[in-house]
Amino acid sequence: MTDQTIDTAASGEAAPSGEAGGPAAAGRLTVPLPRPRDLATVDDARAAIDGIDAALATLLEHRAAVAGVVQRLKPVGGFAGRDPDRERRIVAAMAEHAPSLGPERLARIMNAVIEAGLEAAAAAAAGSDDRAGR
Ligand SMILES: C=C(O[C@@H]1C=C(C(=O)O)C=C[C@H]1O)C(=O)O
Repeated sequence: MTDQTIDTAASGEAAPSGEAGGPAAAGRLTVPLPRPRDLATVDDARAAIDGIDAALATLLEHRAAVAGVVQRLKPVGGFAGRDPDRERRIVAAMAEHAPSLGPERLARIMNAVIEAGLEAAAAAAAGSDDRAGR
């Protein structure tokens, strides 16, 4: 098993939720990355998935917060200021790290991620507590 440390401080702010300082604090996220071939049972594989999903949720929450900053800083934020070229570049860069998913599947995933972030930013701007279905 290897650990990968993601330095969230490098991108400005935020941290794993549940840690001191909350999601707005700077921090690092250390993610256990077991090799798939080392997982021999369903329970082991599901435990690995649960750990990955917890990290993924933390990253998604932090990504949404950072994307919300962009919405406030851009001349035209929100869905009206959507930037398809930027989104394509994001997917192309991510595809380098996800060869088995590839750009088409990643584009579908990132479209959902980006839209959820824009919805959350709009809800926050409206002072609403209704964050994407909660
Ligand atoms: C965050 C931005 O606004 C929108 C959201 C994006 C995202 O969540 O990554 C990317 C492009 C825009 O559609 C931006 O323009 O960078």
